[in-house]
Amino acid sequence: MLVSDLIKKPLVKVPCAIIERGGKVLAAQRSAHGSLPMKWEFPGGKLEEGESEVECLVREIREELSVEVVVEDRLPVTNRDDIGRMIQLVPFICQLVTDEIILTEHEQIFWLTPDELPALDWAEADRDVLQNYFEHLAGRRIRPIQRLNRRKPDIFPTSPGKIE
Ligand SMILES: Nc1nc2c([nH]c(=O)n2[C@H]2C[C@H](O)[C@@H](COP(=O)(O)OP(=O)(O)OP(=O)(O)O)O2)c(=O)[nH]1
Repeated sequence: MLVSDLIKKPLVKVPCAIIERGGKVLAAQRSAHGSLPMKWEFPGGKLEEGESEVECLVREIREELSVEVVVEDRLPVTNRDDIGRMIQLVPFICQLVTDEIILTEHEQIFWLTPDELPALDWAEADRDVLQNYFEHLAGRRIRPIQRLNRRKPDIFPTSPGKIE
């Protein structure tokens, strides 16, 4: 066991938003100042005391982008070992409720198709978020096929014995 495994670092939860619009996704570039300068991320921020993850996300998006979002699916969390803390990203797929984005913290935003997303220089923990998002999208495409499959018993004989 490594010494680092024995030292329990505080866990910092960071809800973040995968905002979808018309088949595109919002990617945000962090500012040149502060941590992870100019890296790309999903907007969001640290959970404050007494807040739920969703409340935090809605607040952060309001503060950073000046828009309202509704939260849909929650994707698996990803962890980043940072100096003195563990950053845990909690990604949520969101839709915009209001339109006009005004940036208060980020350098710039891009609306990109899922295929275009990997080309950006993402913060390290976001690579896993992207992977989980792609798996989620693949699941969305498979679901209609699964629904079709469930209708098979209507077409074929109900008793397995009759098939032979
Ligand atoms: N919002 C957001 N933060 C991310 C992502 N990926 C990632 O590693 N982070 C890190 C950057 C920050 O260290 C932390 C989020 O904190 P924050 O949004 O309050 O940013 P901050 O610059 O004030 O944080 P700090 O590192 O200076 O404490 O999580 C992401 O996709 N979205």
